[in-house]
Amino acid sequence: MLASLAIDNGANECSADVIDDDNYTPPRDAFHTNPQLCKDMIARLASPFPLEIRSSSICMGSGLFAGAEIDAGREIYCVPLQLAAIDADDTSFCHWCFKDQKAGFGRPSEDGAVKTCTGCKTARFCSKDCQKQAWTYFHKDECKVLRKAPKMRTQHLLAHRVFFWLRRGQNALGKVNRYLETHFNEFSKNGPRITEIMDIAMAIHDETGRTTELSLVWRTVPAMRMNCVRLRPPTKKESVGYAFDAVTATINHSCDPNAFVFFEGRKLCIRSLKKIAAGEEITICYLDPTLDVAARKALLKHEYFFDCNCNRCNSEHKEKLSLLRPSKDIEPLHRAQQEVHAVLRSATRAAKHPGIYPAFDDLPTVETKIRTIINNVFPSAPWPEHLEPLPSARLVLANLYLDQGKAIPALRNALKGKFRSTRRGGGPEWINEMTDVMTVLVIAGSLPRDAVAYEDKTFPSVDDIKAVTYGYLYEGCRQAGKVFGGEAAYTKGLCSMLTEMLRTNPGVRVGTKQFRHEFEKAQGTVMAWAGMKPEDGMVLS
Ligand SMILES: C[S@@+](CC[C@H](N)C(=O)[O-])C[C@H]1O[C@@H](n2cnc3c(N)ncnc32)[C@H](O)[C@@H]1O
Repeated sequence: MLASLAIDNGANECSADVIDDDNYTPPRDAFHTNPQLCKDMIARLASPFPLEIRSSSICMGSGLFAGAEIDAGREIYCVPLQLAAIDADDTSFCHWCFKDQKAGFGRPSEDGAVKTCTGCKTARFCSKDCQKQAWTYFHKDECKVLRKAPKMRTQHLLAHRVFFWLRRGQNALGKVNRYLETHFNEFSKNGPRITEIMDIAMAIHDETGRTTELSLVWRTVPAMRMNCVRLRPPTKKESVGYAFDAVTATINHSCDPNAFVFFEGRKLCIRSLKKIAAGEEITICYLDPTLDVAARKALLKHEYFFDCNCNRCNSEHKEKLSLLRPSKDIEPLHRAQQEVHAVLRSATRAAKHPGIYPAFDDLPTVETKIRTIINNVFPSAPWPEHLEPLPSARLVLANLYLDQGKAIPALRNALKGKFRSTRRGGGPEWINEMTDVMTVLVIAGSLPRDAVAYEDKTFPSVDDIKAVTYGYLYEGCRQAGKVFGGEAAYTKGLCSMLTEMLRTNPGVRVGTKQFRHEFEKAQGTVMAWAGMKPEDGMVLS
């Protein structure tokens, strides 16, 4: 088993190969300066498409290119998740099999809850078997590390793992380490940040018995920060950990990417989001693409040391300026966006971790607070409905209301959050947000006839809510099949929900002209109740 866990990129190489090479401090050589290494890396992928690592068309270093046209919705490659870890603050994923133990929409619960390691009280496993496997391959070493620093950044934990494995004679990074971007010089310009890197490097050096050159550890810590990808399950917009894979580390960022990364069990998959032309560079989004342009730019600069100049950033920035006219001052808008996020963070933390974080305002007060913050930015007109963070705030509020069993404000917020954003079209985030809306719809549709909601004569009928739920689920299944692939557990989960709903309601014929007509009518009623126009809703494909 250890052999299959060992990273393929020169897994059995002698560690001395790495240590003897003293070229571990910046500047590095980019990958494409070593064409043979690039060919070897690509050859291990078994991708159905010809791929190439070349000089990037976006930035100074290397990038990954399609050698032939790739249609939208195709698997570009899948690799075993070897160097990967779940974040300390995630509570539902097993740290060995990477399966989600919590049930959700289209996602049945796995057997049993995750149990926390009694040693470090951080790592979690869904079974004794998973715990044993993890203990053998990494947790025996990492348990001690996590006991001292349970909140350690996941990428730093992975840097520890690289050197624990190296001590055992396994070179997890193979020949690629010296070619990885580190931004060491940029870190060096910032006292606290370089001190953090050095402290981690010193700790790794000590923990691993000082068996490796310290300079190698120094460069590997920021290399893990720059080159690990976010581990995103199909079910969530947020990532739950980080993973390193050598080829994936060559993919550059775009806020409007043509590909995306997700994981399923111990597999990392890259799929196309749109048609990629032969010779075009493959891009992924390094962060949550639903973030506002200012938040994306700030995060990319802070975490990856570059100024994003993509078309999407430029057009969204221009749009903001035009909304603010005649004022040219964008700062109050950015401040308001940050304040709204801060309010939502406090409300969410207080709701999810009662007793740990201080109690926060009730939800109508939170809504009022948000409205007050944003009204100050556009005093003579309402804050544009599609402008972040309003749509995202509404989706967060919908989930918080739902947790309190308040389906009516949850439904209003969910519909406005989902359909007033500019994030139209199918994509992984579109599907996740749609499942949030469907969760609320299912609960609203099962309210008893004497529920308070029905005192409101404009509240949609159960039949309308059901027709809209079927339509959204039908579209969600189609989009999930395109985006994640028909074989993904999430797609299968959504489709079996639809099948089950249709089995219990045999009169419904989704996909027919008649159903389309019923859906449009019902959606119009639901939209009108929520204070939206019929054209705000979804069009069945
Ligand atoms: C994971 S590496 C990607 C591969 C890298 N270009 C290389 O040569 O190894 C991430 C780094 O690539 C660069 N990068 C990625 N996307 C970029 C973009 N859209 N604009 C500018 N630089 C980018 C940044 O230096 C970033 O820290």
